[in-house]
Amino acid sequence: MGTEAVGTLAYDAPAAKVDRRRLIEQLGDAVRGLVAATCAAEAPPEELERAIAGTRQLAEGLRGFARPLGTASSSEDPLLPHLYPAGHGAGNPVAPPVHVEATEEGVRSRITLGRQYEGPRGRTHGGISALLLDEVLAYASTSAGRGGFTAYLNTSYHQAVPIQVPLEIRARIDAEDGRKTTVKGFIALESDPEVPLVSATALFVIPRADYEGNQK
Ligand SMILES: CCCCC/C=C\C/C=C\C/C=C\C/C=C\CCCC(=O)SCCNC(=O)CCNC(=O)[C@H](O)C(C)(C)COP(=O)(O)OP(=O)(O)OC[C@H]1O[C@@H](n2cnc3c(N)ncnc32)[C@H](O)[C@@H]1OP(=O)(O)O
Repeated sequence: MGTEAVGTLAYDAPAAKVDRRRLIEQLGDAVRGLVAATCAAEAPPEELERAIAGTRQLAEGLRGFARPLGTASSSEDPLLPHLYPAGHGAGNPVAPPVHVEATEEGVRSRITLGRQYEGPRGRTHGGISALLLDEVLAYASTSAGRGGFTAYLNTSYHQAVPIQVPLEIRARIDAEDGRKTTVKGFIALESDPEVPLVSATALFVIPRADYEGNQK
């Protein structure tokens, strides 16, 4: 049996699944690195052509093993984070590498964004900031035993969020009302954690038991 930590939760998952998850995370990390390098590369044409051919070949190899859309990955475990969601999946190279920890007031995530998340030069794309906030605010709701789907996410952009600079994202529950949870949070520089660069308020709604999205 192998042990994998999820927040404060330590859980003995079957060793084969832990090993497989580790490989999936390593592949996600490797491809994330490729994506970041791709967005920064001022490479000569022959190097770009080599990268195109090699990448296409790798993609072709993996495509042969694709699971049908809507089916569970064999890496899934009810007590461990899914590896492929676009917001935080460690195995999803498009997902920013979000790791969340519990704090006294709520949750916190420390992250440094790579070149692939750049919008205006040197600044994080606003949609990526919104994705990070959606994710970390959702964790605050989930770790308080509430969860729910994002019904709205209101973001205010106060200052630029820099690329390749350590950031801190914090979130806390603001209000609970039946199936509704209001969560507040913000992105700041790790070196200046009290000054919000982007702040957000989100409403998470736990769907009714007969919600059609639950039938899938
Ligand atoms: C501690 C260890 C834990 C270990 C955990 C392990 C792993 C952790 C895994 C995951 C971590 C967690 C988080 C990260 C994951 C994901 C984050 C991203 C989340 C998303 O990315 S999620 C996708 C985008 N999201 C949608 O895809 C939603 C589409 N939508 C709907 O699915 C429905 O729309 C729904 C369900 C929202 C509501 O549907 P419904 O049928 O329940 O609605 P209903 O009318 O009954 O409203 C009920 C009450 O909400 C109020 N209300 C509703 N909507 C409102 C709005 N927009 N503004 C203001 N108020 C609103 C009403 O006014 C009423 O309020 P009242 O009761 O007071 O009248």
